[in-house]
Amino acid sequence: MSLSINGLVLKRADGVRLLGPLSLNLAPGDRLGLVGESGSGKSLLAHALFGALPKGVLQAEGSFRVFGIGLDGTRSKHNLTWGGRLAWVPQDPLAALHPMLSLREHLALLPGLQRREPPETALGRLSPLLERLRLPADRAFLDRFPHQISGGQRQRVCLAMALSCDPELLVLDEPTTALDPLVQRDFLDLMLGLQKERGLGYLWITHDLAVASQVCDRLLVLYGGELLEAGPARALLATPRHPYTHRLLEAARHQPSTESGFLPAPQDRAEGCPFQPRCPRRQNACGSWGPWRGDPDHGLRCERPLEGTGQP
Ligand SMILES: Nc1ncnc2c1ncn2[C@@H]1O[C@H](COP(=O)(O)OP(=O)(O)OP(=O)(O)O)[C@@H](O)[C@H]1O
Repeated sequence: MSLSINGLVLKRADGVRLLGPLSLNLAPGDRLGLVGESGSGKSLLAHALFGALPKGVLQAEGSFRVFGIGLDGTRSKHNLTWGGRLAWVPQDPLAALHPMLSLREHLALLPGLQRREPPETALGRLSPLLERLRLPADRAFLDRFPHQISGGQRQRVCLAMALSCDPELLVLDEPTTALDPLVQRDFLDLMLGLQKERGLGYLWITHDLAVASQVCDRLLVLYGGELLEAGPARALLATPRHPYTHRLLEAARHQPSTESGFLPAPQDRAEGCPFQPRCPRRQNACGSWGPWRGDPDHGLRCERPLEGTGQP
């Protein structure tokens, strides 16, 4: 397995659970989407995988392995994994790029750390990739700073950095959020092309089921830190069984909904299914919530699932 997460639980320092228990497996070349609205714990998962949890959040239970190596948070042991075989495309390129470093310095950073490659050698090697990403590889462009290029270019610089050491697995955290629809389409096509060419696996984190369905074969639906449904992308889109997946699908299709609730703060979440306060099919049993039904890769956790038609 490229990535294997086993019962991972993330909590706040005061003991409030933010994510999990979450288990998932990614084989080489897998295209897995993790979908859920803001606050469901998606970014925290990405941070945990890179040993970069924010202050006040800790890994309370569980473990994960990347290419068979158990990552336990001691950075030195994993230097060759982070940024090397496993790379990260962050949510906010402007925040991820350093304002005082030129594009040249950004692009040469990981090759220098991972391969001890001199900057000019690295930039020469990366030149076809930059071309593929439609980023100019000339001196004038590479001497620019992040605020001197467009949002779409910044996103592609982050992608070029992530790909700079030929990773086998990418974690993409909402990579298209800051892009307008045309540039977004462009980015999705680019990623699909690169994925095919390089046999890349990825974990694509997004709140947008429409995006996930275009770039992923398999989807996990997360809400309030809990996994609600998992399945092949096509099956989930054709017949969502959890009412929350159905709601996400309506949103992706811009269909009107009578449901207008929001995700409560972690300390205010109900016992049982976190979606129940908003769920049109809610019943008493949702408060105790039975176990996961079905296969880990194709199943759900719901007391009153939709019956295959996708209609509540
Ligand atoms: N440093 C922190 N201390 C305490 N709680 C935090 C911290 N960082 C995040 N959280 C909480 O953890 C939960 C999950 O946050 P996370 O950023 O992973 O959500 P998300 O699904 O990625 O949302 P978004 O799409 O908006 O980034 C939220 O309730 C958030 O308030």
